[in-house]
Amino acid sequence: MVVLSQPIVDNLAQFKTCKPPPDIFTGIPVVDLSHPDAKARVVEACKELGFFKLINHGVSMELFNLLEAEAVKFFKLPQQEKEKSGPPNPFGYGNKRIGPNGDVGWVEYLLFSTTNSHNPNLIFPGIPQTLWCLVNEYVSAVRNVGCEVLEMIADQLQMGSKDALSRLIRDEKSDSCFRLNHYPPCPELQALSGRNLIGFGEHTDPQIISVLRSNNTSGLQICLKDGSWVSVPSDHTSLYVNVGDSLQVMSNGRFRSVKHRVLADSLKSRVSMIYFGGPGLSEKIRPLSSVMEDGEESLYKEFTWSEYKKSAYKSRLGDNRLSLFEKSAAQ
Ligand SMILES: C=C1C[C@]23C[C@@]1(O)CC[C@H]2[C@@]12CC[C@H](O)[C@@](C)(C(=O)O1)[C@H]2[C@@H]3C(=O)O
Ligand SMILES: O=C(O)CCC(=O)C(=O)O
Ligand SMILES: [Fe+2]
Repeated sequence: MVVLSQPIVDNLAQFKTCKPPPDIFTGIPVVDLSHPDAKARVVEACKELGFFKLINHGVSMELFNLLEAEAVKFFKLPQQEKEKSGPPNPFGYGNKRIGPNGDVGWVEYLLFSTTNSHNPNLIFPGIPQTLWCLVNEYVSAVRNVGCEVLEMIADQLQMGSKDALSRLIRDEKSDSCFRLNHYPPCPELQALSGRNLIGFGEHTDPQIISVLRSNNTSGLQICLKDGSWVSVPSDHTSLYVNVGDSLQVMSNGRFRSVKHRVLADSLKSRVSMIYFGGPGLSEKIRPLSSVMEDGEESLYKEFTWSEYKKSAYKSRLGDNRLSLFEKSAAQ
C-alpha cells in the first residue's frame, strides 16, 4: 500500500485533476510539407480540427535535441536559481501560476518575447547564454515553418498575395512569443486517486498560429467539434500546428481555433516548446476580404491585436476570449 503524507495531499488539492487519458487518437491529420497535396490538406485540417501534425518540416532533429537538453538542464537547476528569471510579467520563469488571473497548472515554464527590444539580461538574469542562443535559433527556424504554412493557406484560399498572412508574423513588429514548458511527473496523485493532474488547463491560443514540439511524453489533448477530448500521440520528430483565435477571425470562422489542454503524466516528464506567431500590436484583426463570399458579413467586430491582447490578459485561461468580439455580443 502507498502511504501518502498529508502535506503532499494538501499541496495537490489546489490543482484540477482529470481521469487518465483515453487511448491515443489516431485521427490527427498528418501533413507532409514536401507533398504536392500539402496545401489542400492544411486548409482541410484548419477547417475540421484547427490542428494537424507536420512531417518533413525541415527543422533538424539536432536543433530539437540541443534545445530540449538545455531546457531540461535549466529546469533541473535549484528553484532559487530558476526564480532569478521570474516571476513572469508576462515573460520570464513561472512555476504553477499561469497568467495574471489566478490560473494554476502542474507546470513550470519559461516564456519569451521574440521581439528583440526585450533585453534578456533584464528579464532572464538566471538564463544560461547557451539556452538563450538556442531559443533564438529555434524560434527563427519554426517561424519559417509557420510562414510556410500560412503561405500555403494564402495560396490555397487564393488570397491574391502569397504573404497576406505570413507577413504578419515575419514582420519585425510581430508580437510573437515562445514558451518552454516542463510538466514534472506526479506519481503520488496517480497512486492516491488514479487520476492525472491538469498541467495546462483548457484554452485556445490568442495568436494566429502556434507551432509545437514535445519530447516523447504524451499529455496534449484537443477538443473535437462534438466537445469530446482526445489525446494527441507524442512524436518528438514532428511539429504540431494549431490555429489561433486571430486566424479564426481572419478566416471569418472557417478555421477553428482549437481548444486544447495538457495532462501531466504520472511517471514521465513532458517538455514542450511552442512558438506563438502573433501580429504587430497595431494590426487590425478582421476577416480578409479575399476569403469572404459576396454579401458575406463579418462574424466579428473589428479590433487590433493590441486590443485583443489587453482583453486576453484580463481573462482566465479557459474563457472564450473571442466571445466579447462576436457581432452578436452586446456592444
Ligand atoms: C491566463 C492567461 C495566460 C495567457 C494569458 C491569459 O490571461 C490568457 C491567455 C493565455 C495564453 C495561452 C496561450 C499561450 O500559452 C500564452 C502565452 C498566450 O499568449 O495566451 C498564454 C498567456 C500567458 O501564459 O501569459
Ligand atoms: O505544453 C504543451 O504541450 C501545450 C501548452 C500550451 O498549449 C500553451 O503553452 O499554450
Ligand atoms: Fe496553448
